Amino acid sequence: MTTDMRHAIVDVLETADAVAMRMAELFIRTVKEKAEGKARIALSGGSTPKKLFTILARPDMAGQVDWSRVELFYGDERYVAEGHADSNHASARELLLSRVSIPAGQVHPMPTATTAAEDAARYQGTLQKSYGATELEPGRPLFDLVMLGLGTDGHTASLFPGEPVLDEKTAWVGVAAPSTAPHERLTLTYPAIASSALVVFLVTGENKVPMLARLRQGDGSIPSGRIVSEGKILILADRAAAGELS
Ligand SMILES: O=C1O[C@H](COP(=O)(O)O)[C@@H](O)[C@H](O)[C@H]1O
Repeated sequence: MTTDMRHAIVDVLETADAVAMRMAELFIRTVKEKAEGKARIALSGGSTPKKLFTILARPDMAGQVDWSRVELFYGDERYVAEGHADSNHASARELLLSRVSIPAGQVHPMPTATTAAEDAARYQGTLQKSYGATELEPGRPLFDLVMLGLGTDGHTASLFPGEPVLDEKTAWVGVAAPSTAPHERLTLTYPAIASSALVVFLVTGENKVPMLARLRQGDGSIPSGRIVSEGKILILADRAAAGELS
């Protein structure tokens, strides 16, 4: 089974806080329901997941997660020095990772130490080691959960309009150099995201109304509209982002 955006489930919640809470509950459920091994979860970058990180770090929420059974990855990263204010990992570390008892070896930031192309290849190696194979196997998802955001230009992860990485068919991690956003980026590719049991888009704020409408139609002229998953796709939106379509 492959799910495309036209077959995504849409859940409209009243507020951005409610979206973050629902996402936190899904995170907890994903780990609880993982039958064996560790749950591989890709975190989204950008501004939207910050509320989620804050909620998940609360003792009443973090206490529901067996962190020894979680492996965390990233959907994308800005190619900046470790600790940079624009680093997705720095933000996740500050709001979540430094506050929960996840073993350090189970957090996999995208490296930004050599060149973007070399670090993309290194990160693919990290994913392959965790997955236990160098080729993606249909029916055995790389990720139990992939969280994604939605840019006002229709990008998701760092799959920006017009970027060659959109055409990547085999590599799991690629490089993007968007002219419309700061920093070179590393990003999961479409095939890596597709190898997932569940993809969840977090979409909040009224500036996302036009793109959310196109995402829900599976508009292939925007990068997010081309996301597929071998599992399910869920869009969690707040009422402001859902606009008239809610
Ligand atoms: O999936 C993603 O989407 C965002 C856009 O989200 P926003 O919350 O910043 O509007 C993107 O820039 C981010 O890095 C990515 O992981």
